[in-house]
Amino acid sequence: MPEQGLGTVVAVDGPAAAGKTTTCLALSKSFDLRYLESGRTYRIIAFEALQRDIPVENATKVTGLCDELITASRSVSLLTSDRYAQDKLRAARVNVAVSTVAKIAEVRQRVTSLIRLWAGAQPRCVIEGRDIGTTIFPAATVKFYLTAKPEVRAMRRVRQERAASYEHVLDDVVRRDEADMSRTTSPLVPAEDAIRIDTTELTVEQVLRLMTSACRDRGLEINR
Ligand SMILES: Nc1ncnc2c1ncn2[C@@H]1O[C@H](COP(=O)(O)OP(=O)(O)O)[C@@H](O)[C@H]1O
Ligand SMILES: Nc1ccn([C@@H]2O[C@H](COP(=O)(O)OP(=O)(O)O)[C@@H](O)[C@H]2O)c(=O)n1
Repeated sequence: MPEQGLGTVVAVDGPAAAGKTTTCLALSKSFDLRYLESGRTYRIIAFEALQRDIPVENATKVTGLCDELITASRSVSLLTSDRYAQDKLRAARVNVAVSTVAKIAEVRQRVTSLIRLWAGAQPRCVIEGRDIGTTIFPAATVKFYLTAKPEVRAMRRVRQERAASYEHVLDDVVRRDEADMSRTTSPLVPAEDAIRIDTTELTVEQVLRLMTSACRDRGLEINR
């Protein structure tokens, strides 16, 4: 699907716990942008596969499930459905399954279409994910690639989710990094023209200052 006619799109990609959601929510307020967390949809598909005992490695079955979920959620898009509680989508078993589901090219194709459709209906939006600036919107208005050392990201997630085991969380972060970066379809890599920010040693405020300034440089207006 072409990107023509698209309004402002801010693309924020990067690995787990790099600070995407936190900064996207803040940018969404500052610049009056509609916000989309694309990872949530991959999590919903993985969650439903687990619920129905569908093996997540089975591309045909998972793609069929994906089609079924899209058909069933015609009035409320699978992207924005609030039917799924956050704690269910962020359970350890979903963390394990999600990167396998996200490797399936046919699933990515469908989620990509949903995201493009959604964005086409917004005047301005900020979208976080793994392939927003590379595959979904290569002509996004501004692209960011946030990252940080895995140990720092794992520690942030432990604090955020009050998770008991740092080792467990670090394992999950490293495993998902590896799976997301090495897959054939739309791997997690910075877009060539993305603004890369290593947040390891930066506070949220410092990261936001950099991002805000880049957005203003690209013509986005602060919401007063
Ligand atoms: N630069 C930062 N310094 C310290 N903590 C941060 C920073 N950025 C994000 N966090 C915290 O780390 C956790 C994960 O951030 P989040 O925005 O959910 O990451 P992502 O969306 O990339 O997975 C949150 O609790 C958030 O408050
Ligand atoms: N645009 C996207 C978004 C997420 N994903 C997949 O979905 C998983 C969960 O994404 P998420 O954004 O909810 O994960 P966190 O960064 O919040 O931990 C990722 O590890 C990827 O495997 C993807 O492949 N492409």
